[in-house]
Amino acid sequence: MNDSQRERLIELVSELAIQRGQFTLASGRTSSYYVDMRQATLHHEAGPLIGHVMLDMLEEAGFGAGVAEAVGGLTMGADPVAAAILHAAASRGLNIDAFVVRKAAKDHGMKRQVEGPSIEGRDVVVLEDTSTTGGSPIQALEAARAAGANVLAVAVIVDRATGAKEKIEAYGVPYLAALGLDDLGLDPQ
Ligand SMILES: O=P(O)(O)OC[C@H]1O[C@H](OP(=O)(O)OP(=O)(O)O)[C@H](O)[C@@H]1O
Ligand SMILES: O=C(O)c1cc(=O)[nH]c(=O)[nH]1
Repeated sequence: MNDSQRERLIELVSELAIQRGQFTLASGRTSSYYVDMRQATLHHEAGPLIGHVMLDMLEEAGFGAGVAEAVGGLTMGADPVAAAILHAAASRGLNIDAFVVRKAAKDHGMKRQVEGPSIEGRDVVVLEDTSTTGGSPIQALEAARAAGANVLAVAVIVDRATGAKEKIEAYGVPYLAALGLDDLGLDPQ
């Protein structure tokens, strides 16, 4: 892992994404802060940095290019993360495809739930921008498995330390997070 890139990502996520206030989360829980990760994943500096930090983390965990063949997750939080990793890998001369899991299969055309180059029979990593209960990455993991993929791991940028790790590990895959609440000066909620 390139420590200076990770440190810069912490600065950018703190500056761009952390919002204080009263928020309702995807799970229905409430929280006094929100990690608005799209402010980082779609930012000109933070977006590309996320690709490199996430790719470094996957490589260190043994799921880099040559092992993981594709990365992706539930639209839309995971989408820019997957694209950033694809581009970070390409910039290093490595091949990683991306995929997008729709919240429901399309009812026309190819009627797919998982878009992108086929993941059937391939080793993939499921992504998320941030995770609270793990519900979204689990939905993506189940859809990827239903599409015939072998899910190697779930990897998120920010883990909110509220149970996602345990729930995902119960599916028999490791859970990796590039940043934790300590990095961002937040308490679990
Ligand atoms: O770990 P969880 O409890 O699933 O919560 C985290 C989810 O919440 C956010 O997306 P959101 O549900 O707001 O939807 P969106 O991607 O469609 O904007 C985030 O991108 C994760 O997908
Ligand atoms: O749990 C969520 O819905 C959630 C939390 C958070 O900090 N950021 C986000 O995009 N979603």
